[in-house]
Amino acid sequence: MEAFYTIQGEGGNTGTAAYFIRLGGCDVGCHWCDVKESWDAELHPLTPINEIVETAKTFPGKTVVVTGGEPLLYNLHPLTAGLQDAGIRTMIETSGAYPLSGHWDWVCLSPKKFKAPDASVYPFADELKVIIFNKSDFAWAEEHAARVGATCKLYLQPEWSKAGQLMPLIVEYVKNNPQWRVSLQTHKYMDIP
Ligand SMILES: C[S@@+](CC[C@H](N)C(=O)[O-])C[C@H]1O[C@@H](n2cnc3c(N)ncnc32)[C@H](O)[C@@H]1O
Ligand SMILES: Nc1nc2[nH]cc(C(=O)O)c2c(=O)[nH]1
Ligand code: SF4
Ligand SMILES: [Mg+2]
Repeated sequence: MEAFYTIQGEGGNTGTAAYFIRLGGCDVGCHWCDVKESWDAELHPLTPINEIVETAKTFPGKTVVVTGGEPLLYNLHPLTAGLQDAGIRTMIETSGAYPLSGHWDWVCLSPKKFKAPDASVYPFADELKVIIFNKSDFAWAEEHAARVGATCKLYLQPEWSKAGQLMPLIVEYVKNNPQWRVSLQTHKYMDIP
């Protein structure tokens, strides 16, 4: 759908330069999704993998973040093989709604109520990033935290349009449950893509 070299704004790699590749197509249907224009894959022409890899090689930051849309709608093995052959670190942002494909240096799993993660994805998560939209989402976050591996980092991220209201709740929750960390969509404050 689009690709852009920017700063990772969210989660455990916040603040680091990366080339983002946003794949079109998602059937999860989060009502608060901040990139609904990605949902219909047919609106977005395909780009050959070798072109993606060649462009990724031109940036000083040798990290690619594959996002979407829901990237796991596709077999991502050919893309990650091409990127890793070129010495580029591979990271993915996914709802986990479909089994993992490809080889990843970092997996961000962001589970959704609207289409639960496939059970096979949890062990691969390097970070679990739960979007908090209302109070009941803290208990829901714990259900997913119980399913990831022991070294997986745990993040609570406010839904953007409700961040003002939710921040005090998230702050108190993390103070009382310090295994969790706060994640903010810092790129939106920086006014970058
Ligand atoms: C647009 S999604 C694309 C990747 C994948 N479909 C997913 O949901 O993980 C990228 C990240 O943005 C988060 N996100 C989307 N809309 C958001 C919103 N309104 N507020 C906060 N985070 C949001 C998602 O939870 C996910 O972690
Ligand atoms: N800067 C920046 N960081 C991000 N981290 C995850 C994003 C995404 O949409 O997947 C994203 C994004 O769209 N921009
Ligand atoms: S899974 Fe990701 S891309 Fe799909 S609707 Fe939800 S936030 Fe948007
Ligand atoms: Mg985004």
